Amino acid sequence: MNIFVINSGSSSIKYQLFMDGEDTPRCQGIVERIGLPNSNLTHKFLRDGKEAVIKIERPVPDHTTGMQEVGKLLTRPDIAVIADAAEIHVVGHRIVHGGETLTQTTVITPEVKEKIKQLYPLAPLHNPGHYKGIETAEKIFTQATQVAVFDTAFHQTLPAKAFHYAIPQDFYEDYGIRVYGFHGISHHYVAGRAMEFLKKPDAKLVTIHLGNGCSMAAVKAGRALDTSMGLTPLDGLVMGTRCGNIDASVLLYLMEQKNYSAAQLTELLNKKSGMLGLTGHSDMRDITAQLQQGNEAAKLAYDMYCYRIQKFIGAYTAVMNGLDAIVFTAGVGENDALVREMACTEMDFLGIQLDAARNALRQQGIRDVSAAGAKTKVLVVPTNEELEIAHQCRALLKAR
Ligand SMILES: Nc1ncnc2c1ncn2[C@@H]1O[C@H](COP(=O)(O)OP(=O)(O)O)[C@@H](O)[C@H]1O
Ligand SMILES: CC(=O)OP(=O)(O)O
Ligand SMILES: [Mg+2]
Repeated sequence: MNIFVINSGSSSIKYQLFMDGEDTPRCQGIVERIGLPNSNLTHKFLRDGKEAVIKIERPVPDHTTGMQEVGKLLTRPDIAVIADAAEIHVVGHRIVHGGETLTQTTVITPEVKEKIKQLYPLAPLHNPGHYKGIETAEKIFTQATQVAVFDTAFHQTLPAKAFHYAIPQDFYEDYGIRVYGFHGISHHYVAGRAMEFLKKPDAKLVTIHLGNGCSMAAVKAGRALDTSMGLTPLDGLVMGTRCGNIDASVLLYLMEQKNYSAAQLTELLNKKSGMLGLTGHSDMRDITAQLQQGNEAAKLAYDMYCYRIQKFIGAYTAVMNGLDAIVFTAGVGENDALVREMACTEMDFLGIQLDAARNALRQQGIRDVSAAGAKTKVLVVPTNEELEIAHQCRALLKAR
């Protein structure tokens, strides 16, 4: 079974092609900085048994353009890994919001597509891109089975006390207003790798996914007990363009006193806030450059970003009544040593202590960056949402 996996995030599209039950992709790539200056596409593939890389730098204003570029590359005759799109049997799509009804990996039918569309208001930066990704993939891979794997699925184990909001229950029953949680594919994958690494199947973990969107989860013995995003991927941590935790009164104030509409608030909190609102930049690499020049706004933004992570580590340790390891992952979590350092500063009361040299080292693969003898491990675990999606596609289609 040859599986092509598409993972569209809010700022990127990642993809991998897995042939015949293999876990090493035959080709993979990323379209980065979608909608920003210097957007680019990096495509890696095997040529004569060796890894070759193609880098294309051109404006990618939106996810549809990005998907079209990926489609062209896949079947480009000079580098094609497959001779014909018909060689792809399955296309696995990461879908951020599955709502109350799409809670498990599923074959995409017209009804599933309709539900993904109905959830646009609850994942405005993601579900529209996913829908376009499905439509584009249906046109390119006409014979393939399209499968949806949901970010929300892993968080279905949250207990009622964690997933309800303290508002009248009618709002849950009538409108499905509850905590769903996101990045579940990634939290699931990295928690699994961390448990293997620690050789501890009952480990108490705090998984920290820091990409353009950021979220944390309390994961005990492989099950999610709590998570920082809520009804939508807006709540919790400070993110690239999203505010995270905010007093709901801020919205009411802006509506009542400043005449803000729902559309203006959606735009403000999802697209103009977070690191972008604080510094003028959403990509952490740009903010790091500002920080190195002594920029005060960048310093405050870094402080706020890391302080919020620390608060959730404390909260989730309480939720689990203990902590074996914290796990950093995704674009920022895997690459930004300063974020890890700041998030672990003065956390020794929880047994968290970094080894500065190990933390600064750039390395591929899973690694332990905690100080020798520290009670709590600090792990960097590269996420691989695409492989997790491929595994889930295989499990679903084998079972049919
Ligand atoms: N080498 C790096 N150093 C610091 N930050 C990085 C690095 N590489 C990527 N990032 C950051 O990771 C973020 C994107 O992460 P990613 O997980 O790809 O996001 P998403 O899937 O949400 O689109 C960006 O803010 C980017 O700046
Ligand atoms: C859910 C979410 O925010 O995803 P991403 O970080 O990929 O944008
Ligand atoms: Mg992502």
